[in-house]
Amino acid sequence: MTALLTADAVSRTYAGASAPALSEVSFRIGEGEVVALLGHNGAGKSTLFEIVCGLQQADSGTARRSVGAADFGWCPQREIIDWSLTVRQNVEMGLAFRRGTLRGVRSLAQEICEVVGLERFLDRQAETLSGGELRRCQIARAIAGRPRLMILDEPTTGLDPDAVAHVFDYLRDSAKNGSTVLVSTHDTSRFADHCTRVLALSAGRLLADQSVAAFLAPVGESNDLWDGYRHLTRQPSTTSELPSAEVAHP
Ligand SMILES: Nc1ncnc2c1ncn2[C@@H]1O[C@H](COP(=O)(O)OP(=O)(O)OP(=O)(O)O)[C@@H](O)[C@H]1O
Repeated sequence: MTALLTADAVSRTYAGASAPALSEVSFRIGEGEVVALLGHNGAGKSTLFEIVCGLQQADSGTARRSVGAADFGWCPQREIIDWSLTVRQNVEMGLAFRRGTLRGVRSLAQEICEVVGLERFLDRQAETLSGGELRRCQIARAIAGRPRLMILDEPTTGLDPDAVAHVFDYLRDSAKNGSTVLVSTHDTSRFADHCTRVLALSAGRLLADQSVAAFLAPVGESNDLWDGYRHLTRQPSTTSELPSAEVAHP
């Protein structure tokens, strides 16, 4: 497997914090995978994303991306938007590093705005958008043109159910075309059908790295990843104490 994203024993403790935000987190994510990152509020998901995206440094351990800016789309949890620009201009900025002609960029921006339901807002200034429309604009900026690696921190928060379905379908289709996707989401019942693998964080520790089927196996008929997470976090709290789990990519 060609790893696009690798974390080796990544640890991070914020100044003044009584406990680490991340403890020795390791995984490898390969081409074409769609990986869900699950965790309670404060489990360390955004910290992990920021380290793998290069926004902050680990105290120890290493995180590596093997794709450059041209092939990488990132949607942080907090807003990154240029308020004075239109929707179209914001989305085109996300494509600015990518290869291609101006006409190509135009049509990719148009295409993704149709996917996320922003086609009517292409020429609206970002500051006039509603909260959900703004979130769509941010997602569009990260996933336009199906970059080889997409890292999305709670991309669907605040979206209506139709928009969530369109975004998840687009991610799954992108993976079929070879893109790799890492997503944290609280839309855990819908995302089970769209991802291939689950990373579960609790209090900064990686408790599971499993296929979706293995992760959901203990919870019977449920198709909600959160049921699997709830089951897992009721178990002993260190990886070595866990019953032997199917690890998708040891
Ligand atoms: N800049 C910071 N300074 C100090 N502590 C921080 C900082 N950022 C995050 N933390 C703490 O680190 C822990 C992990 O936070 P993080 O934002 O990574 O969690 P999360 O899983 O993304 O949570 P959520 O689901 O609420 O977004 C939390 O206890 C949080 O309070």
